[in-house]
Amino acid sequence: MNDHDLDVQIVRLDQGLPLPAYAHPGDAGADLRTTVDLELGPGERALVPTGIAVALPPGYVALVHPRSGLAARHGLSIVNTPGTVDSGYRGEVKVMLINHDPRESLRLSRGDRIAQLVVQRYERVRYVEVEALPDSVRGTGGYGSTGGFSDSSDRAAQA
Ligand SMILES: O=c1ccn([C@H]2C[C@H](O)[C@@H](COP(=O)(O)OP(=O)(O)OP(=O)(O)O)O2)c(=O)[nH]1
Ligand SMILES: [Mg+2]
Repeated sequence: MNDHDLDVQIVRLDQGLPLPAYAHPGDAGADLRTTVDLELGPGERALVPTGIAVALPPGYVALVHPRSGLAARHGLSIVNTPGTVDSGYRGEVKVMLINHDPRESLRLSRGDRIAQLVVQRYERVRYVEVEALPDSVRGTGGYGSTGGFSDSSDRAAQA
């Protein structure tokens, strides 16, 4: 297996930090680091610089995903998850972190890995307007139409 499938041009706006890197073979996300020290109080959010700018080839997008360990241990996530980095964007990639913990402040230090970047192909579509959509098995059912957890309120909803 190749250790990569695509070359993506990158500029390090902060030469003191390494390039984004995959922690293991087979990982989908390459970790992004904060260039700054910061403290997030309970419920607080901040737009955090990563010190990189990329030029994705046409037809590719980079998605900024949270790291699950930080989410599980500290309630750290991303407000707009997943963030969308367009192929035409040449500015610094930033991460809109949020501390969901109701009590604890979270201190992050320059160089800490705060998020992960997943590069994917996407389809650019043409929206073709029609009078009515074709039938499907699901139809218009959504928003829990198949039920949820097996608690009493859900059983009531299914009845
Ligand atoms: O987590 C993110 C999300 C976005 N961006 C950058 C790259 C992206 O191409 C640009 C615009 O993002 P988006 O389209 O999500 O934001 P918008 O509010 O619609 O801004 P715009 O009007 O500039 O499109 O901001 C990031 O660096 N990190
Ligand atoms: Mg936009």
